[in-house]
Amino acid sequence: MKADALPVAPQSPAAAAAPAAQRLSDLYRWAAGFVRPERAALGRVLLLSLLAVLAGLAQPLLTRTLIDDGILARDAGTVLATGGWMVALALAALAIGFTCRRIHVGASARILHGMREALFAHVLRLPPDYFARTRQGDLLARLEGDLGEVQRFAVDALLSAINSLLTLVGTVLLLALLSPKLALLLALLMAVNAAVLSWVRPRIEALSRQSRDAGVEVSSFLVEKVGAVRCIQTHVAESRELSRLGGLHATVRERLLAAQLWGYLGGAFPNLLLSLAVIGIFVVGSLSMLAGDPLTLGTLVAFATCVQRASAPLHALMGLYLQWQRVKVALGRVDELRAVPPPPEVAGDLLDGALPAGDLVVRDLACTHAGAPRAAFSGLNLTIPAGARVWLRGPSGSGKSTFIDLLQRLIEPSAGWVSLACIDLRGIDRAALRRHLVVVSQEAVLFTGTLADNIRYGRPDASEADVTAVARAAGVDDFAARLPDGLATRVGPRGASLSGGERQRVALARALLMKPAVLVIDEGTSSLDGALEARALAAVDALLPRTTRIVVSHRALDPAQFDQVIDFPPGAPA
Ligand SMILES: Nc1ncnc2c1ncn2[C@@H]1O[C@H](COP(=O)(O)OP(=O)(O)OP(=O)(O)O)[C@@H](O)[C@H]1O
Repeated sequence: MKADALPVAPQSPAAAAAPAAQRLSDLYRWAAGFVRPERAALGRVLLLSLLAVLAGLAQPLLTRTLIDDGILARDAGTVLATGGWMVALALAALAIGFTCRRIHVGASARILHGMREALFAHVLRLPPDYFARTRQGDLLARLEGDLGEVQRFAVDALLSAINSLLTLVGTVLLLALLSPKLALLLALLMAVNAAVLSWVRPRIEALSRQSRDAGVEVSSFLVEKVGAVRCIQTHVAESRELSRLGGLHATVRERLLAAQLWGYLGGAFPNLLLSLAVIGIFVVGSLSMLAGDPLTLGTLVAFATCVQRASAPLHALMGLYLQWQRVKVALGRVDELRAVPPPPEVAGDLLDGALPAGDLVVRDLACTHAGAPRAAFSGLNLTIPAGARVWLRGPSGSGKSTFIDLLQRLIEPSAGWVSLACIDLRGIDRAALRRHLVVVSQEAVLFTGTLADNIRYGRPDASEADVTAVARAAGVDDFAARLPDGLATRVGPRGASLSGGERQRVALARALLMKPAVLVIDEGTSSLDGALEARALAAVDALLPRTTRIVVSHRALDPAQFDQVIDFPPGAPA
């Protein structure tokens, strides 16, 4: 019914229009809204991290005491006491780390889940046009990987940055205290390190972005093809699809390998420098000691320990820069999704309750799909009296489904208006409208669950008796009786265990349960045989005699069954 999927969505006009810096700061504010409620938990994590840093910093000092005042002074008491303190501190650090992790994981997951729920709520409001031009795999990647990346940076990385900074500042102070001369030597090596990394990093960033894009291509491919296995089999396209996947994988491997190798070099160089620094410290320190410097062996060992301890936070801080580059890509992708505008909200006159019965009037209606070169239709005028039985027919692509999407306000017209019982549809709350104007489409969408669950999808509170009545009217009981658990039988994902006609009958029963003021059957009984279809339509009349019924069908139905036959768009030959 819909146009084939167009190429991947470019950035939405709204997203493209706003200056990048402004959009980024909006996005921060949005993300901060989810972090704020977790302030107390994050504060506790920070405090515990500080304690862990202090416990860590005390270790080199205790090492110095152990060597200088214990081992070299041959004082067993000091050795035992210092060793005891070192063990106690290590245990304390373990307990602190455990508590910290417990608080952190909870807060971090709540933030991610909050962001994803908000984004999913946004996706649920988007018009069909958006889904017609967006690949499902791409959308999933934004909701999964990209959002995860943003959350990890917003929470985990920032906490690790604070932690690393505290450790680093503490260690540097300690190093300067232990030996200013050795600290200077270390600073020189660090400067070399920074220069090399600033050359390597941009290459790693570009490669990781390309590697992420290649990964998204693979997931988009899999989502599309896994949903179309049957079509692939019947077109004997297995080997073609496999070789396409092979091609995509080859690109992923190539980019991943390049990103990993450069990443390895970026990580290995600081390690090499660290080893050189430790060797340098011992060599320079020992030479100084031999030349009469009052440097003690304990101080030298403590200094080397400090340097080794400083390497982890230093790595973490450098990694943070790399992560920031990846996050910028992810932020952009999340932002593009957030910037897709949902249809404008109009405060409805009718928030709920029954819609009064009345005529459906269409005046000068026109609609152009987003990105489409021409209008699906224009200048549409119709009047369908309340309770009328109407057959809407017309050539393929003439805009019948577009018209029905407009009736449900899934999309908005570019000109004209539609009214129901003298109320402009734009004045009716969307949820209320969709409870009273129900559509059964050709493609019956079923979810994992029982047949009864699927029938109840629009009215979860419906009674057993109501469900049974609509199941009978729509002909569901015909096949449900043959199933082991009747209406309590579970259907597989998307109702795949049922035939097309069976799925359509479940969808019809679901619509009947809504007791709508207007029922549109858009090729919704096309998979039923003629006798079953006629029986189902007669049952609809019997069950909902006052409901306006619009049947959209290409079939040669009997016009005598209808009060009105509309050739769509009005004026075109029947
Ligand atoms: N999301 C979309 N984006 C752009 N163009 C679209 C979109 N959906 C439909 N169209 C175009 O709008 C026109 C009307 O399509 P529509 O699906 O409403 O026709 P239809 O009468 O229901 O066709 P059929 O009888 O084949 O189901 C077609 O030219 C179609 O290509």
